[in-house]
Amino acid sequence: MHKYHCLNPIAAVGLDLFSDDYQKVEDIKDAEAVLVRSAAMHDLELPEGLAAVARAGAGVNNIPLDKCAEKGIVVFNTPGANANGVKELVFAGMLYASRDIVGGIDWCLANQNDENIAKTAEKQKKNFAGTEISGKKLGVIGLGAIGVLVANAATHMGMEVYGYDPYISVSAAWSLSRSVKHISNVEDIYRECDYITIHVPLLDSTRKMIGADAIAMMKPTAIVLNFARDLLVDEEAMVDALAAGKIKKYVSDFPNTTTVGAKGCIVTPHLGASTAESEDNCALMAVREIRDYLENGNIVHSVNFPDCSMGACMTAGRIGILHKNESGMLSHFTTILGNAGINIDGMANKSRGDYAYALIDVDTNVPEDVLAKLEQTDGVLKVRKVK
Ligand SMILES: NC(=O)C1=CN([C@@H]2O[C@H](COP(=O)(O)OP(=O)(O)OC[C@H]3O[C@@H](n4cnc5c(N)ncnc54)[C@H](O)[C@@H]3O)[C@@H](O)[C@H]2O)C=CC1
Ligand SMILES: O=C(O)C(=O)COP(=O)(O)O
Repeated sequence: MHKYHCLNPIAAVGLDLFSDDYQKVEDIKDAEAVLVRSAAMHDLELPEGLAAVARAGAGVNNIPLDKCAEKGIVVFNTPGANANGVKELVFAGMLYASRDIVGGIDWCLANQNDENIAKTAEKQKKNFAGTEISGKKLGVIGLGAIGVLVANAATHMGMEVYGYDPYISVSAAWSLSRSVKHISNVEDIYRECDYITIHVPLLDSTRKMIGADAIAMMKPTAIVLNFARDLLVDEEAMVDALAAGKIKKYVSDFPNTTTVGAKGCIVTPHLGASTAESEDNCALMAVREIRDYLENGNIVHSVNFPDCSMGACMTAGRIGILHKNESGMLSHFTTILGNAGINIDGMANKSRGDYAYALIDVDTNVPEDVLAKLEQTDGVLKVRKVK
């Protein structure tokens, strides 16, 4: 019986994919797999039996990836599964920032008891007027699952779209509209765009990527949208620039004490992926990833180990070895198995940065003492007997 724990509520359509061989447990200590959305895992004690964490979503800054890797815990995310949900909210943000829609709604509510509200509104509406997005320049920083959808949709809204992503994947590049202008210096976006939207992961290299210098380059009419993570932007500098009228609006999906209530800030409560469709897509993908790993040893969409897949096991046994990406590891494994008289029928070994994974199909059951020898090999993080 495989046991899983949910650190956040996960859509039922996904959990329903678990077969009768799976049991949901209330205590993470008992879990072999964890499903999570935005719950912070950095300070959590990770149980010895934990084999996999699946983030039902994109951002993994809430998960200690290296600590997990060192303990042989494979972390997955669900690339693209909530991208459309975020894209749609980005357009809502652009439109909310273009006219004072929030101020207009507030005005209506404040005047709800005015019998003449219809007439008064006609006089007041000029206070909430703004501009259109059609014909404006949009800069998209980060052209992954979300950035590509935003950029492509913006071209259909009549926007002139600038795209910046020095690490763009081949598949994202194929998906990107030909109308999107390729920008190789992000400063061109800061200087020229009317709307700037950021869609990069939060990493050490991207923290405060939009800093005071970048903000100083922007037009006084610029609208910045942040549906990625608040720490990507120097929000103190942003709030100062807004107060001084140096830029027009900052739209963020990440409420905090710096931005909520500050002049020019429109903040939503992390709603980007909060749609039925995104939640279902993420849950389905996360559960499939966990099942494929626990049942077949396959790694697909991991963020701390390499992807490595050999389909379903058709031989007598299969083992998965999570190990450091160091020289000589494979010869240790083959020697240990060979000395035990175990023939290798098939094998895949993939690496990613400091970590690697070997998936080995064998023609006989692998006994406990052989598994122990593999586990004791220097550089081995975890050995899993899949079959
Ligand atoms: N508001 C919300 O509810 C949601 C927020 N997010 C956030 O959005 C981020 C992006 O999500 P996806 O598009 O699905 O991820 P993704 O991994 O598909 O795309 C990220 C893109 O950023 C690019 N990138 C990395 N460093 C860069 C840099 N320095 N400059 C320019 N580009 C850079 C990568 O090459 C990649 O193409 C997530 O990491 C997460 O933090 C994601 C989903 C929901
Ligand atoms: O997928 C992401 O990166 C998100 O930010 C969505 O977070 P959530 O699953 O809504 O807590």
